[in-house]
Parts: sequence; structure tokens; C-alpha cells
Amino acid sequence: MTKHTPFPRIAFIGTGAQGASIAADFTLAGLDVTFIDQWPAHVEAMRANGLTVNMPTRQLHTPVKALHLCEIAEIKEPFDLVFMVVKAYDTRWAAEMIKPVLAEHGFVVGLQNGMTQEAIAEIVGKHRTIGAVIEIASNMWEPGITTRQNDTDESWFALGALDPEQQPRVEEVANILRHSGTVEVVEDIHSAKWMKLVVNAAELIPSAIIDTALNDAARQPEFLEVMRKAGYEAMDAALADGATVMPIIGMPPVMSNHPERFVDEIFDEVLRTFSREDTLTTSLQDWRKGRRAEVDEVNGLVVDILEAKGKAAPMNRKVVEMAKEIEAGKRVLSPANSDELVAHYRGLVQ
Ligand SMILES: NC(=O)C1=CN([C@@H]2O[C@H](COP(=O)(O)OP(=O)(O)OC[C@H]3O[C@@H](n4cnc5c(N)ncnc54)[C@H](OP(=O)(O)O)[C@@H]3O)[C@@H](O)[C@H]2O)C=CC1
Ligand SMILES: CC(C)(CO)C(=O)C(=O)O
Repeated sequence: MTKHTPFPRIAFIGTGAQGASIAADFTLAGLDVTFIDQWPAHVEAMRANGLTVNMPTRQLHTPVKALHLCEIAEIKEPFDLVFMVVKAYDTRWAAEMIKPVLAEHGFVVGLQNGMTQEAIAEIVGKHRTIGAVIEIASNMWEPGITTRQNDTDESWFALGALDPEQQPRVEEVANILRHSGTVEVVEDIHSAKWMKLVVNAAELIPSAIIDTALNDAARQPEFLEVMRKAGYEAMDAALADGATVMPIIGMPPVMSNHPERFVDEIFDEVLRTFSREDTLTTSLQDWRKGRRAEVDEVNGLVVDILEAKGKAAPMNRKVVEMAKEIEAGKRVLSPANSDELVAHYRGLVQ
């Protein structure tokens, strides 16, 4: 029997590493959840064997209702709440696909890295868009099986409406998402999303370029400076785009109002609380699977915002350049790439 909720029909578009584990929590809580994914083998595996979620100290298994993307066109009853958990670069088309089956008073929640709430709002309308910060480390290498490295007691989310008139309803969405972790409802989701992007600019693509687990990358002193520099430039971009410094991911109230020290604090918190010794960033997982990573949506956005304001983002520009070479097959994914990034950093600070 399905639980009574203000959102009787829930969908996830994108049920990879992150979407699958959160949607599994909702399913096990008795909610009506539809899993929609573009990876055919994953949908077939979930239909045949259900979904398995491996966590540090327990394993979940549940039958799920899974649809291929092409089956969205067959949906008769609209969804009241849609969690968008595809990669940031897939947001626009995914929002267009879901729009015809989104209830008039429904919401799309952009549970992703990157400033995806803006693209979602352009497509489904500001009044139906909720921005979200997600902090969980997870990975998916096999169809039907996701590994979530942070159980619900150490998973963290922030939610905020784009349209202030809808903000009171965000609490109802938070109550649903609390099946999967701690949820903070924030008034200023633009700033919260930027604070996450700041730490993402430092950690994701830089550690992926050197084909190294996040914690190992951050343990290399000179490479840590490279990562921090990318984060400092991202903080500049955040401030230039109207964001204010605010604590996220369960950090204590801001310890420092110095923007660069604040970048260091968020980064330390990710390493201390969320990232495990073997955590590969979502971007390195993409590259090891031969897929595209969120380069333009994270480091590329920093370059674009600062350059549009007549400022420079030389560390992020270099990160984007090397990432594009990797994606074009012109550069090998290797720890040896560290030398070039470190040399570039040294040139900037001399
Ligand atoms: N994984 C992590 O640790 C973290 C991820 N995030 C963010 O969460 C969002 C979702 O990321 P995440 O869940 O990691 O992404 P995944 O790549 O695991 O899943 C996204 C989607 O990619 C497709 N996909 C994944 N693997 C394959 C494959 N081998 N072959 C074909 N298709 C595949 C699937 O379809 P489809 O494209 O339809 O979705 C999947 O749903 C991103 O914005 C990410 O930055 C944030 C914090 C940490
Ligand atoms: C948790 C982590 C480091 C894992 O990839 C991540 O991707 C993020 O902070 O967005």
C-alpha cells in the first residue's frame, strides 16, 4: 500500500550511482517511485533482478518500477515530483522529456552538481523548479548495482525554491528526501549551489585528470595547491555571480569569512566526512567508463563567468583544456598529468 503524501507519484530521471540509491530509499519507505534511465542494460537488470544498494555496513535490495527513456511517451498519469539526477550536461533534454508528464503543480528537483536549476527553470518554469545540493559519494560500475559510500546518517542535501512563492512547499519535498539523509531547506539556493560548485571545481576534474582517488590527490602537497587554486577562482566566480559565502554539507556556521579560507574549509569537510580512501570522483568514474564528464558545467562555468566580467580564471582554464584533450583522446588519463598542472600553478603564483 502506497503511503499518503502530498506527492503521490514520484519519478527519478537518472538512476545511476546517486539517483538509484536515493530512489531505493523512497521505494523501501513505501512511496510510489518510477525509475527512468537512459542505460538500457541497467533498466533491464533492475526489471529482472531489482536494485541492489551496497553501503559500508549494510546492503539493500528492492524490486523497482523501471522505465526506459523511450517509455516516457507512454506515461498516462503525470508525476507530482521528479528528481533529476542525470549528469549536468543532460539536464536540458531530460527536462524537455519530463515536461509533458509533470503535473501542473508538480516540481522538478535538480539533485545534481552544477547550476542545473537554471536550465530546469527555463524549461519547466521557475514555479516548478527546486534547486538542490547533494553530498554523497557513490559509484555504479554494473547495471542494477549501486555502491553508496555514505549511509543515510551521513548523507546531506539542501533544497530551495527558485520562486519565493513556492518556498513554503519545499518543506514537503524535504520530508520526502529525509528518507535518504539530512535535508536543510535554504532561502538562498543560488548561493548554496555555488558553494558546492566551488568545492567541485577544486576536487572533481583536477583529481580525475591525474587518474587518482580524491583523497590521494589531496595528499600530494603541490597538487593540493592546484586544486585549491581552482577552488579560489571558483569562489571569485561565485561572488561575481551574486552568491554569498554560506556553510553547506553540514559544516558548522562559517568559521572564516575570508573567501579563500572558506574554500579550504569546505574542501576539508568533504575529505573528512564524505570521501573515503577509495572514492573516485563522479568525473573519474565517467572517464574510466569512456563517458563525458561535467567539465563545461563546473570548471568551464568558472572560466565563462569570470571572463565575462573581464577577469581571468587561469587555473580552471588549464583544467578545462587538459580535460578536453582527455575527452578527445589526445591525452592519456595518467598520474603523470600532475606535473603539467603543478608547473602551470607555479607559473601563476611566481
Ligand atoms: N557519484 C558521486 O559520488 C557524486 C555525484 N554527484 C552528482 O550527481 C549527479 C548524478 O551523478 P551520478 O549518479 O554519479 O552519475 P552516473 O553516471 O552514475 O549516472 C548518471 C546516468 O548516466 C548513465 N550511465 C551511468 N553509467 C553508465 C554506463 N556505464 N553506460 C551507460 N550509461 C550510464 C545513466 O543514465 P542517465 O544518463 O539517463 O542518467 C545514469 O543514470 C551528477 O550531477 C554528479 O555530479 C554529486 C556528488 C557525488
Ligand atoms: C563526494 C564527492 C567527492 C565524490 O565524488 C563528490 O563528487 C562531490 O563532492 O560532489
